Amino acid sequence: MNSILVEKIKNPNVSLIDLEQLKTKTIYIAIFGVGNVGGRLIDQIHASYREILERRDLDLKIFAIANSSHLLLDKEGCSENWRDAIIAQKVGYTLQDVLTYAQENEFDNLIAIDNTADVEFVLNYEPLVKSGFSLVSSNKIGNTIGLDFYRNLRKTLSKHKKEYLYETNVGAGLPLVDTIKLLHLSGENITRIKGVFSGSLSYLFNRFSEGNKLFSEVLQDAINKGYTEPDAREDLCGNDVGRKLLILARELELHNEFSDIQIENLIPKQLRQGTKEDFLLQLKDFDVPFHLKKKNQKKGHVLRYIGDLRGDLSKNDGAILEVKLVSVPRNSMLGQLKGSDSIFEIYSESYGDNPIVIQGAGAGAEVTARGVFGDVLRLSNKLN
Ligand SMILES: NC(=O)C1=CN([C@@H]2O[C@H](COP(=O)(O)OP(=O)(O)OC[C@H]3O[C@@H](n4cnc5c(N)ncnc54)[C@H](O)[C@@H]3O)[C@@H](O)[C@H]2O)C=CC1
Ligand SMILES: N[C@@H](CC=O)C(=O)O
Repeated sequence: MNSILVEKIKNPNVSLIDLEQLKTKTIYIAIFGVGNVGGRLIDQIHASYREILERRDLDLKIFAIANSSHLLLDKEGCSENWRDAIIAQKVGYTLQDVLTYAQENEFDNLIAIDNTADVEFVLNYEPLVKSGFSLVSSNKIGNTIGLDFYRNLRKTLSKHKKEYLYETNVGAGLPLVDTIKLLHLSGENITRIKGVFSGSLSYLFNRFSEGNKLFSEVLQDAINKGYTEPDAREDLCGNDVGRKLLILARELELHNEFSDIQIENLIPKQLRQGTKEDFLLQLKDFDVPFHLKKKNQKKGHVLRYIGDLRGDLSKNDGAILEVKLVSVPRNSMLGQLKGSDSIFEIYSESYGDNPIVIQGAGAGAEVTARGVFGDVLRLSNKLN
């Protein structure tokens, strides 16, 4: 028998309409950062809203949308014209405006999503959790600043019975973090994780290795496609791959800090300082050094930028974390990559010399937003 009818029999005085509403769980969502990923996420939630409401009884209300300067609030859920609505708001807001709005409207089932790349924004995580929010983040900073922050946040989450999901931190929409977490929790001894961790640098080296395009042309293309970080130097200097390595290391309960990672920086020295805008005007400086790197390889080899986590991973401080450019045979596992695919080879005791391999699009707004959406749904299912 239909669950609404069962309820009606139990509570004959309650109307069917009220019962239908009782069955529906409303999730109140605040989204911070509405660039490539955040913007696409809002569009995806709007596109699936009806279906999720009807098939899952989940009412996903985006009550707050914020970029670095504007905040849009709507207790009924921001509508599809949010892009116009947000720029019509006055400039300047604080996190407290969002917290107060949620409190005054007595929202529960709260989720805050960090789709910024902001170092400062992660300082809002603790106050958000203390105010009743669970967290979803595509931003990797919260998991890669000091171990103290990492541990304290988890203590606060546990104390307030909240969760923090960040599947898109490594491999965008690919199921990487969850897989590593589950393998580790279930006692599988992971011995090495190696691969092409960056979607943008995968695209860059796959295209550059095969065609006759200049490095700067392919780089510009990767930036235009939204594969890179807001400042592409974060990818090119190796920080982004380094962060992904560290996130995986910490999932394995290793006690590493960012400073432990050996990173090969790909940016010519003269381009490392200065503004992002200046940098974008000087991309041609990459062309000669990378032409030489390409030319000086063995025949049939291609360039790949890899992350490698290895060592004695059974010891908290036994890991070697390395990010570097390598030249590999075109027909090898790493050499065969196409498009913006990332590849992760996970070696473990039970799987021996044949690693578990996870491969697929490792960057891009569409797949990343889909991964964030997945985290939101996972959390929604757990909320009351
Ligand atoms: N683009 C991709 O393929 C992937 C991106 N990510 C992560 O997703 C995040 C977002 O990336 P994109 O959307 O490409 O960047 P983006 O630059 O297009 O968007 C960032 C947005 O954050 C906003 N913002 C900056 N500081 C803010 C603050 N303090 N409060 C509120 N909003 C603020 C900016 O106004 C902008 O709207 C980054 O952390 C990135 O590492 C993760 C996986 C893949
Ligand atoms: N810039 C990143 C985006 C996803 O994290 C990458 O290139 O992989």
